[in-house]
Amino acid sequence: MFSRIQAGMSSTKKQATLAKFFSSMKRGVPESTAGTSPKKMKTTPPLTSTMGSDEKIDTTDRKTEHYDGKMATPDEKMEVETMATQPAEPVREPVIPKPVMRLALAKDKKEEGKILYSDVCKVFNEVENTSSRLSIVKLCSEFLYSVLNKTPRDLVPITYLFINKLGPDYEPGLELGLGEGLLMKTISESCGKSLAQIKAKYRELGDLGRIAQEARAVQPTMFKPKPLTTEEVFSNLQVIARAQGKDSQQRKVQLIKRMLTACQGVEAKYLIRSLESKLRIGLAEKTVLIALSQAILTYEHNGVEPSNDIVDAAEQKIRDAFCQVPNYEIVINTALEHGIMNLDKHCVLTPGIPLKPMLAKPSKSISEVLDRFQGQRFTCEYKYDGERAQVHLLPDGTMRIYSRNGENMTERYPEINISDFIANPAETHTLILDCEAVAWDKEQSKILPFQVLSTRKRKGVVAEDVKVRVCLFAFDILCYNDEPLINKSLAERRQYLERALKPVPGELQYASEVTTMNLEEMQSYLDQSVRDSCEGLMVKVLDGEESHYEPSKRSRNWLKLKKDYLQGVGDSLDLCVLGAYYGRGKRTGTYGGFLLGCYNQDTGEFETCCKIGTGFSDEMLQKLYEQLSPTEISEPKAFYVYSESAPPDVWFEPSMLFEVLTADLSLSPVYKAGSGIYDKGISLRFPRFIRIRDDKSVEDATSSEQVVEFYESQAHMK
Ligand SMILES: Nc1ncnc2c1ncn2[C@@H]1O[C@H](COP(=O)(O)OP(=O)(O)OP(=O)(O)O)[C@@H](O)[C@H]1O
Ligand SMILES: [Mg+2]
Ligand SMILES: [Mg+2]
Repeated sequence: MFSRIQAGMSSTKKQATLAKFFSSMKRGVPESTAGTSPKKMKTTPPLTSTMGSDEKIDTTDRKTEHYDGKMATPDEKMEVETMATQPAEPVREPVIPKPVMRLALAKDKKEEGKILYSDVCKVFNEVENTSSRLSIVKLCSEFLYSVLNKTPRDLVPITYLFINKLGPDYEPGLELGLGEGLLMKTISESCGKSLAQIKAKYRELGDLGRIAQEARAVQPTMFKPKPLTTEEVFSNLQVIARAQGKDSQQRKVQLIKRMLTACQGVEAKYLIRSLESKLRIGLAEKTVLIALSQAILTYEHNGVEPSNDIVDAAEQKIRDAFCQVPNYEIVINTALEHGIMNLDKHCVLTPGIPLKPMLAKPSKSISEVLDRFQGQRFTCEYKYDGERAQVHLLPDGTMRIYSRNGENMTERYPEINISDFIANPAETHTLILDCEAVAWDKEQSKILPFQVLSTRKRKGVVAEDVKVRVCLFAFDILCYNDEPLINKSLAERRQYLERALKPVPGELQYASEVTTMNLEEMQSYLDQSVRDSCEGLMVKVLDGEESHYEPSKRSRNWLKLKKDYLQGVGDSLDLCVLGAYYGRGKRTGTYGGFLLGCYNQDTGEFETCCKIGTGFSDEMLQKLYEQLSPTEISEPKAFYVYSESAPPDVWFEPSMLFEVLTADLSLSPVYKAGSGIYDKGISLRFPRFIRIRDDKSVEDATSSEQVVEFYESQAHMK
């Protein structure tokens, strides 16, 4: 799907009359056009210190070595621009600057230069009413470009508002997701409607945002409120997310009310939706990243849209940087300081910042693996069935363990101390390891199944109370003494790993592996892995560029070979629970079945793909009822794509993923997965529940693109 966007983009851009000029820029961008030459910049206060709140983001451990929070002020930008327009090259075609989108800047003298929240909401509204992905990218990039021209420091908070987050995923306590009960109460109190009226309206509309907007529209006001600035809204949202303690509810309500009374037009709608943690305007994070790269690039090129090649390269640079340093503040500020094309030199792996882990592609048989890796040396590692653990040793000697989606899990494993496994502590200051944490039976010295691991508490674990021991199986090293190793071969990384660590049986071991190209040997190693309580094998290229570590990528250079596949069952899928059906008979009193959906990464929507009722124990159904019933909502979310013909009895907020296995995928008129590609949707036949996936967030659900891939590879087999 992604490639479709790119293809479309190229054809439009090809018409750009200034293409010739840009291609000359590509060869040699004059120093002065970079727009953000570090020499020209004074230090402006970091993002959060200017926010009108006492809550600040602690940026200290999130900065890269090279990041110092510098950004050009509008004046400085002008200065650079003036320089840039002086002829730097003897002959070139005239530069026609792109018009900057008009922004209503706050009028108050003190507020000068600040971007109003209403401007951001205007863009949200346009995006919501636009279906073409290309037009959405354009809308967003033009807006972000205007922001850069007016108030560059607002780019970070605005980017976060666009993706409906308040900071990096690894930063705890920045989730919003306020309950609808609290929001209904707040809307009712601040907009002069009774709670009953709001509830009735909610049953009708299913969208608290619209309700707030409509209620505000008819509310008489004595005087025109002072307009909200973006900065103010963003920092208030952070305060709300972080509020804790006994009167925190009250403080949240107060702040929301204060903002609501200042809302005009569509502002209330988006404010409420942001508080609910879902903007539902069909703007996926991937789209925002593309728009961001285009905006920064155009800014660097003084307002002229650069050529396709440059746009594509910049997009790649920003994506790569973000995979290594998933923090918009650092990536954006580094791009502004050093230029987007230099991101790779300045945005590098940093202990303390979890990079996005490399993922594997499923493979159906040993012979398929052999075909794929023909002529290359590869290794077969045990595929342990536990939880991914990215282990960081920080310069101050402390450690962090991050989950598959970058969540800080250090608290979950208090008994693990990475220093115990360092071969040479005097020489080793920092490192990043890729491991699988597996439940371990200390008495019998053997691996325990995943189900045992999942009984461990997630938070507030005390080392002395730990009953389920964990062994770390290290299979990769990504950074050693601040040196990124991801662009070294796996064979070389293994040498680093062996030099850095001193394994202790049952606590930290290297992943078992064998290097062979012999089919029988692979088969017997696979059988052995299963006997040793593993899921199968991970087969990885050992040498050359193909063996580099590719953050976040589902790569063909890592193939997973699970025992399930060999029995004719495909890889499991991780699907979001969107709704449920009441249980009957034995299942009365709990849900008896669930409606599941995959995630469309382009549209940000969940598309239904099956109903599931198999594989649940009675205890599990009880547990699911307890966990899911508080998330019931009276209407499906606007970002659920489903068929009216088989609605569930109840709908849920998206909060949980089920890992499921299926015998078969087929086209269906009732389900919607991948319906953007096929006329009909794809659905899972005879799905079976395996487990709850709590190490993935709902946006990490199996993507529609993957479902299409699964369907097509299966059709290919038949
Ligand atoms: N030797 C190994 N090398 C790499 N990963 C391993 C290894 N052993 C176990 N793993 C685990 O296997 C996972 C990949 O396979 P798995 O099918 O379990 O993926 P997943 O977590 O379900 O994610 P997805 O299905 O989205 O790829 C890795 O994320 C890692 O947690
Ligand atoms: Mg796994
Ligand atoms: Mg999986």
